[in-house]
Amino acid sequence: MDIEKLIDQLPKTELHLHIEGTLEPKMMLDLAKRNKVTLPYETVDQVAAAYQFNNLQDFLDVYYQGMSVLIEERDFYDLTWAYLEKVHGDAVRHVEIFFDPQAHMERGVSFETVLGGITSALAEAHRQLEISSKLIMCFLRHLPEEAGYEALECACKHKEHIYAVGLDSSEAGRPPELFSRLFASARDHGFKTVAHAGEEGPAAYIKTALDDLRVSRVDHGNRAFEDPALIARLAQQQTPMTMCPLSNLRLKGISDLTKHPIKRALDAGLLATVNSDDPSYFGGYINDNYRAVAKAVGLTAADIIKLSKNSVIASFLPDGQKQNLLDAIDTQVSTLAK
Ligand SMILES: Nc1ncnc2[nH]cnc12
Ligand SMILES: [Zn+2]
Repeated sequence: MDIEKLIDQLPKTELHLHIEGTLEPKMMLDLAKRNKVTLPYETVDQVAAAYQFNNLQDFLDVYYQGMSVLIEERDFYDLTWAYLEKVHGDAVRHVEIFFDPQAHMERGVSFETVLGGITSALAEAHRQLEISSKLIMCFLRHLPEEAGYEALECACKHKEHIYAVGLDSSEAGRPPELFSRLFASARDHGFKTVAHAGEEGPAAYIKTALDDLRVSRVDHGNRAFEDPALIARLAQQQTPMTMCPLSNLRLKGISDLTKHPIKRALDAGLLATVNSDDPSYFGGYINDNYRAVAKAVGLTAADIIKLSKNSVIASFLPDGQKQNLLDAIDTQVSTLAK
Protein backbone atom coordinates (compact mmCIF):
# COMPACT_ATOMS: atom_id res chain seq x y z
CA MET A 1 0.00 0.00 0.00
CA ASP A 2 1.20 3.50 -0.86
CA ILE A 3 2.59 5.06 2.35
CA GLU A 4 2.10 8.65 1.11
CA LYS A 5 -1.56 8.01 0.33
CA LEU A 6 -2.10 6.36 3.70
CA ILE A 7 -0.59 9.35 5.47
CA ASP A 8 -2.60 11.83 3.42
CA GLN A 9 -5.91 10.04 3.68
CA LEU A 10 -6.12 8.16 6.97
CA PRO A 11 -8.36 9.87 9.53
CA LYS A 12 -6.29 10.88 12.54
CA THR A 13 -6.18 13.05 15.63
CA GLU A 14 -3.55 15.56 16.73
CA LEU A 15 -2.83 15.43 20.47
CA HIS A 16 0.31 17.53 20.91
CA LEU A 17 -0.11 20.96 19.40
CA HIS A 18 0.60 24.34 20.99
CA ILE A 19 -1.78 26.75 19.30
CA GLU A 20 0.71 29.60 19.77
CA GLY A 21 3.23 27.43 17.89
CA THR A 22 1.08 27.57 14.74
CA LEU A 23 1.74 31.30 14.28
CA GLU A 24 3.10 31.51 10.74
CA PRO A 25 5.64 34.26 9.93
CA LYS A 26 3.21 36.08 7.64
CA MET A 27 0.47 36.14 10.25
CA MET A 28 3.01 37.27 12.86
CA LEU A 29 3.96 40.27 10.73
CA ASP A 30 0.34 41.06 9.80
CA LEU A 31 -0.76 40.97 13.44
CA ALA A 32 2.24 43.06 14.50
CA LYS A 33 1.05 45.72 12.05
CA ARG A 34 -2.62 45.41 13.04
CA ASN A 35 -1.78 45.66 16.76
CA LYS A 36 1.14 48.08 16.48
CA VAL A 37 3.59 45.68 18.10
CA THR A 38 7.30 46.12 17.35
CA LEU A 39 9.16 42.95 16.35
CA PRO A 40 12.85 42.51 15.55
CA TYR A 41 11.85 41.35 12.04
CA GLU A 42 10.43 43.13 9.00
CA THR A 43 10.10 40.36 6.41
CA VAL A 44 8.94 36.76 6.33
CA ASP A 45 12.47 35.72 5.40
CA GLN A 46 13.90 37.50 8.45
CA VAL A 47 11.41 35.71 10.69
CA ALA A 48 12.18 32.34 9.13
CA ALA A 49 15.93 33.01 9.49
CA ALA A 50 15.47 33.42 13.25
CA TYR A 51 14.16 29.85 13.52
CA GLN A 52 17.55 28.24 14.17
CA PHE A 53 17.55 26.53 17.54
CA ASN A 54 20.18 24.60 19.49
CA ASN A 55 17.84 23.51 22.25
CA LEU A 56 14.37 23.97 23.76
CA GLN A 57 15.22 27.27 25.48
CA ASP A 58 16.47 28.86 22.22
CA PHE A 59 13.11 28.06 20.69
CA LEU A 60 11.07 29.19 23.69
CA ASP A 61 12.72 32.62 23.64
CA VAL A 62 11.57 33.13 20.02
CA TYR A 63 8.16 31.53 20.70
CA TYR A 64 7.31 33.88 23.60
CA GLN A 65 8.47 36.87 21.59
CA GLY A 66 6.36 35.78 18.59
CA MET A 67 3.19 35.48 20.63
CA SER A 68 3.46 39.13 21.72
CA VAL A 69 1.47 40.02 18.56
CA LEU A 70 -1.59 38.12 19.88
CA ILE A 71 -3.66 40.70 21.71
CA GLU A 72 -7.32 40.79 20.65
CA GLU A 73 -9.84 37.94 20.72
CA ARG A 74 -9.96 37.93 16.92
CA ASP A 75 -6.18 37.32 16.80
CA PHE A 76 -6.66 34.09 18.75
CA TYR A 77 -9.60 33.23 16.49
CA ASP A 78 -7.60 33.84 13.31
CA LEU A 79 -4.65 31.83 14.63
CA THR A 80 -6.78 28.84 15.62
CA TRP A 81 -8.91 28.92 12.47
CA ALA A 82 -5.84 28.98 10.22
CA TYR A 83 -4.48 25.88 11.98
CA LEU A 84 -7.79 24.01 11.74
CA GLU A 85 -8.22 24.78 8.04
CA LYS A 86 -4.69 23.59 7.43
CA VAL A 87 -5.05 20.24 9.21
CA HIS A 88 -8.47 19.62 7.71
CA GLY A 89 -6.45 18.97 4.54
CA ASP A 90 -4.35 16.44 6.50
CA ALA A 91 -7.45 14.31 7.33
CA VAL A 92 -7.33 15.38 10.98
CA ARG A 93 -10.74 14.66 12.53
CA HIS A 94 -10.11 15.57 16.16
CA VAL A 95 -7.61 17.87 17.90
CA GLU A 96 -6.55 18.31 21.52
CA ILE A 97 -4.92 21.71 21.64
CA PHE A 98 -2.58 23.21 24.26
CA PHE A 99 -2.67 26.88 25.12
CA ASP A 100 -0.44 28.93 27.46
CA PRO A 101 -2.67 31.46 29.27
CA GLN A 102 0.04 32.55 31.73
CA ALA A 103 2.17 33.79 28.82
CA HIS A 104 -0.72 36.02 27.72
CA MET A 105 -1.98 37.14 31.12
CA GLU A 106 1.48 38.39 32.11
CA ARG A 107 1.29 40.68 29.03
CA GLY A 108 -2.09 42.06 30.11
CA VAL A 109 -4.23 39.90 27.79
CA SER A 110 -7.14 38.42 29.73
CA PHE A 111 -7.85 34.71 30.04
CA GLU A 112 -11.30 35.32 28.53
CA THR A 113 -9.83 37.07 25.46
CA VAL A 114 -7.58 34.08 24.77
CA LEU A 115 -10.22 31.45 25.50
CA GLY A 116 -12.96 33.29 23.60
CA GLY A 117 -10.96 33.46 20.38
CA ILE A 118 -9.77 29.86 20.52
CA THR A 119 -13.15 28.33 21.45
CA SER A 120 -15.07 30.32 18.79
CA ALA A 121 -12.73 28.94 16.12
CA LEU A 122 -13.06 25.41 17.54
CA ALA A 123 -16.86 25.67 17.45
CA GLU A 124 -16.75 26.93 13.85
CA ALA A 125 -14.44 24.04 12.89
CA HIS A 126 -16.90 21.58 14.38
CA ARG A 127 -19.70 23.05 12.26
CA GLN A 128 -17.83 23.69 9.00
CA LEU A 129 -14.97 21.18 8.98
CA GLU A 130 -16.39 18.38 11.18
CA ILE A 131 -13.29 18.53 13.37
CA SER A 132 -14.02 17.87 17.05
CA SER A 133 -11.75 19.18 19.79
CA LYS A 134 -10.72 19.41 23.40
CA LEU A 135 -8.61 22.11 25.03
CA ILE A 136 -5.68 21.54 27.38
CA MET A 137 -4.51 24.48 29.47
CA CYS A 138 -0.77 24.31 30.13
CA PHE A 139 1.03 25.63 33.18
CA LEU A 140 4.42 27.21 32.44
CA ARG A 141 7.02 25.21 34.34
CA HIS A 142 9.66 27.97 34.27
CA LEU A 143 7.36 29.89 36.64
CA PRO A 144 6.79 28.91 40.29
CA GLU A 145 3.98 26.49 41.11
CA GLU A 146 2.14 29.28 42.98
CA ALA A 147 1.84 31.28 39.75
CA GLY A 148 -0.27 28.51 38.24
CA TYR A 149 -3.15 28.93 40.69
CA GLU A 150 -4.45 32.08 39.00
CA ALA A 151 -4.73 30.24 35.67
CA LEU A 152 -6.35 27.27 37.42
CA GLU A 153 -8.95 29.58 39.01
CA CYS A 154 -9.73 31.01 35.59
CA ALA A 155 -10.00 27.50 34.10
CA CYS A 156 -12.46 26.53 36.85
CA LYS A 157 -14.82 29.26 35.62
CA HIS A 158 -14.77 27.70 32.13
CA LYS A 159 -14.85 23.98 32.80
CA GLU A 160 -17.16 23.40 29.84
CA HIS A 161 -14.32 24.48 27.53
CA ILE A 162 -11.22 23.02 29.21
CA TYR A 163 -10.80 19.28 29.52
CA ALA A 164 -7.30 18.85 30.90
CA VAL A 165 -4.27 20.67 32.22
CA GLY A 166 -0.70 20.20 31.02
CA LEU A 167 2.84 21.26 31.86
CA ASP A 168 5.13 22.88 29.29
CA SER A 169 8.01 25.36 28.77
CA SER A 170 11.61 24.92 30.02
CA GLU A 171 12.05 21.35 31.28
CA ALA A 172 15.69 21.16 32.45
CA GLY A 173 15.89 21.52 36.23
CA ARG A 174 12.09 21.84 36.54
CA PRO A 175 10.91 18.31 37.41
CA PRO A 176 7.18 17.54 37.40
CA GLU A 177 7.05 16.98 41.17
CA LEU A 178 7.51 20.75 41.69
CA PHE A 179 3.90 21.01 40.50
CA SER A 180 2.36 18.16 42.51
CA ARG A 181 0.02 20.31 44.61
CA LEU A 182 -1.19 22.37 41.67
CA PHE A 183 -1.93 19.23 39.66
CA ALA A 184 -3.66 17.60 42.65
CA SER A 185 -5.87 20.65 42.89
CA ALA A 186 -6.59 20.51 39.13
CA ARG A 187 -7.53 16.83 39.44
CA ASP A 188 -9.80 17.65 42.40
CA HIS A 189 -11.55 20.15 40.12
CA GLY A 190 -12.14 17.37 37.59
CA PHE A 191 -9.45 18.12 35.02
CA LYS A 192 -7.46 15.30 33.41
CA THR A 193 -3.68 15.82 33.45
CA VAL A 194 -0.87 15.50 30.93
CA ALA A 195 2.73 16.77 31.04
CA HIS A 196 5.73 17.30 28.82
CA ALA A 197 8.34 14.91 30.17
CA GLY A 198 11.49 13.37 28.76
CA GLU A 199 11.76 15.91 25.93
CA GLU A 200 15.05 17.24 27.33
CA GLY A 201 14.64 16.08 30.92
CA PRO A 202 15.67 12.61 32.13
CA ALA A 203 13.58 9.44 32.34
CA ALA A 204 13.08 10.16 36.06
CA TYR A 205 10.86 13.12 35.06
CA ILE A 206 8.59 10.75 33.15
CA LYS A 207 8.24 8.60 36.28
CA THR A 208 7.30 11.57 38.46
CA ALA A 209 4.88 12.84 35.82
CA LEU A 210 3.15 9.44 36.11
CA ASP A 211 3.43 9.02 39.88
CA ASP A 212 3.11 12.59 41.19
CA LEU A 213 1.06 14.36 38.52
CA ARG A 214 -0.95 11.21 37.61
CA VAL A 215 -0.85 12.06 33.94
CA SER A 216 -3.09 10.32 31.42
CA ARG A 217 -0.48 10.88 28.69
CA VAL A 218 3.20 11.73 28.45
CA ASP A 219 4.02 14.51 25.98
CA HIS A 220 7.22 13.55 24.10
CA GLY A 221 8.67 10.89 26.45
CA ASN A 222 11.71 10.27 24.21
CA ARG A 223 14.13 9.76 27.07
CA ALA A 224 12.06 6.87 28.47
CA PHE A 225 14.34 4.67 26.36
CA GLU A 226 17.15 5.30 28.85
CA ASP A 227 15.23 3.19 31.39
CA PRO A 228 14.11 -0.29 30.22
CA ALA A 229 11.93 -0.78 33.31
CA LEU A 230 10.07 2.44 32.48
CA ILE A 231 9.52 1.30 28.89
CA ALA A 232 8.08 -1.96 30.23
CA ARG A 233 5.77 0.01 32.52
CA LEU A 234 4.60 2.39 29.76
CA ALA A 235 3.90 -0.59 27.51
CA GLN A 236 2.11 -2.52 30.23
CA GLN A 237 -0.05 0.49 31.24
CA GLN A 238 -0.52 1.57 27.61
CA THR A 239 0.20 5.16 28.61
CA PRO A 240 -0.04 7.24 25.46
CA MET A 241 3.07 9.13 24.33
CA THR A 242 2.63 12.13 22.06
CA MET A 243 5.84 12.22 20.03
CA CYS A 244 6.88 15.07 17.73
CA PRO A 245 9.62 14.07 15.28
CA LEU A 246 10.36 17.39 13.52
CA SER A 247 10.36 19.19 16.88
CA ASN A 248 12.95 16.76 18.26
CA LEU A 249 15.07 17.28 15.14
CA ARG A 250 14.86 21.08 15.15
CA LEU A 251 15.55 21.33 18.91
CA LYS A 252 18.48 18.92 18.52
CA GLY A 253 17.10 16.24 20.82
CA ILE A 254 18.25 13.97 17.98
CA SER A 255 21.05 14.67 15.53
CA ASP A 256 19.11 13.24 12.60
CA LEU A 257 15.64 11.89 12.00
CA THR A 258 16.86 8.33 11.42
CA LYS A 259 17.55 8.30 15.19
CA HIS A 260 13.94 9.10 16.11
CA PRO A 261 12.57 6.49 18.56
CA ILE A 262 9.04 6.22 17.05
CA LYS A 263 9.73 2.84 15.39
CA ARG A 264 11.35 1.52 18.56
CA ALA A 265 8.32 2.74 20.49
CA LEU A 266 5.90 0.87 18.22
CA ASP A 267 8.07 -2.25 18.29
CA ALA A 268 8.14 -2.10 22.11
CA GLY A 269 4.33 -2.04 22.15
CA LEU A 270 4.03 1.57 23.37
CA LEU A 271 0.94 3.61 22.58
CA ALA A 272 2.98 6.13 20.59
CA THR A 273 1.52 8.86 18.40
CA VAL A 274 2.89 11.37 15.86
CA ASN A 275 2.19 15.08 16.30
CA SER A 276 3.58 18.45 15.24
CA ASP A 277 4.16 20.38 18.53
CA ASP A 278 4.82 23.88 17.07
CA PRO A 279 4.45 23.38 13.32
CA SER A 280 5.21 26.93 12.22
CA TYR A 281 8.54 26.89 14.07
CA PHE A 282 9.62 23.32 13.29
CA GLY A 283 8.96 23.15 9.57
CA GLY A 284 5.93 20.92 9.31
CA TYR A 285 2.33 20.15 10.21
CA ILE A 286 1.13 16.71 11.25
CA ASN A 287 1.31 14.94 7.89
CA ASP A 288 4.75 16.47 7.25
CA ASN A 289 5.83 14.83 10.52
CA TYR A 290 4.38 11.46 9.49
CA ARG A 291 6.03 11.65 6.06
CA ALA A 292 9.45 12.76 7.29
CA VAL A 293 9.71 10.21 10.08
CA ALA A 294 8.24 7.39 7.96
CA LYS A 295 10.95 7.95 5.37
CA ALA A 296 13.76 8.36 7.91
CA VAL A 297 13.06 5.28 10.05
CA GLY A 298 11.32 3.13 7.44
CA LEU A 299 7.77 2.94 8.78
CA THR A 300 5.64 0.31 7.04
CA ALA A 301 2.01 0.65 5.95
CA ALA A 302 1.06 -1.37 9.05
CA ASP A 303 3.00 1.12 11.21
CA ILE A 304 1.15 4.10 9.69
CA ILE A 305 -2.23 2.43 10.23
CA LYS A 306 -1.20 1.63 13.81
CA LEU A 307 -0.13 5.26 14.40
CA SER A 308 -3.41 6.66 13.13
CA LYS A 309 -5.33 4.18 15.32
CA ASN A 310 -3.10 5.00 18.29
CA SER A 311 -3.92 8.69 17.81
CA VAL A 312 -7.60 7.86 18.27
CA ILE A 313 -7.11 5.44 21.18
CA ALA A 314 -4.82 7.94 22.97
CA SER A 315 -7.34 10.77 22.69
CA PHE A 316 -9.79 11.93 25.35
CA LEU A 317 -12.76 11.15 23.08
CA PRO A 318 -15.55 9.03 24.56
CA ASP A 319 -15.50 5.36 23.52
CA GLY A 320 -18.32 5.67 20.98
CA GLN A 321 -16.56 8.43 19.06
CA LYS A 322 -13.28 6.54 19.23
CA GLN A 323 -14.99 3.52 17.67
CA ASN A 324 -16.48 5.66 14.89
CA LEU A 325 -13.04 7.00 14.01
CA LEU A 326 -11.41 3.56 14.20
CA ASP A 327 -14.12 2.27 11.83
CA ALA A 328 -13.44 5.23 9.51
CA ILE A 329 -9.75 4.28 9.45
CA ASP A 330 -10.59 0.67 8.55
CA THR A 331 -12.91 1.85 5.78
CA GLN A 332 -10.22 4.11 4.34
CA VAL A 333 -7.63 1.31 4.50
CA SER A 334 -10.02 -1.01 2.58
CA THR A 335 -10.62 1.66 -0.05
CA LEU A 336 -6.88 2.21 -0.52
CA ALA A 337 -6.24 -1.56 -0.71
CA LYS A 338 -8.56 -1.93 -3.74
N1 LIG B 1 8.18 21.66 22.56
C1 LIG B 1 7.84 22.32 23.67
N2 LIG B 1 8.31 21.91 24.86
C2 LIG B 1 8.00 22.57 25.97
N3 LIG B 1 7.21 23.64 25.99
C3 LIG B 1 6.71 24.08 24.84
N4 LIG B 1 5.90 25.12 24.58
C4 LIG B 1 5.70 25.14 23.24
N5 LIG B 1 6.36 24.14 22.67
C5 LIG B 1 6.99 23.46 23.63
ZN1 LIG C 1 5.01 20.51 23.17
